[in-house]
Amino acid sequence: MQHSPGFVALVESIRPLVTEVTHDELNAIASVLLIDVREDHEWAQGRLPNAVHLGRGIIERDIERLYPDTEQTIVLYCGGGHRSVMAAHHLNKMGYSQVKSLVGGYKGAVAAGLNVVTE
Ligand SMILES: O=S(=O)([O-])[S-]
Repeated sequence: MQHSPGFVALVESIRPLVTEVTHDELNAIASVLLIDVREDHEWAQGRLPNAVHLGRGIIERDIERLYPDTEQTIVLYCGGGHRSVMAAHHLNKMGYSQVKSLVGGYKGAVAAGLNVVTE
């Protein structure tokens, strides 16, 4: 999907404030909470192994109740690495100090031939 210029500009203005990790870096993290922030229908079509689903629409509302450890390493991913930057920035502002965004997101994993779960 081609993103609109205003959305891309917004994401790019926030990206420098967020730590990003590659798929290789993600795999090297010993203990990580991997959160898929995409929409329900995207999650249903396929996801990364060991991910949990907490969509962009509810993640700020529900994260403290579900995952209260603000020191836990958390990696967020979306479809292509834009929405997860936004969500990571918000979680940082909520006190989650070890939140990262996955470069390339789910589409990047598929393009790289990495394992995904589709059932
Ligand atoms: O396309 S996106 O998931 O990076 S917003």
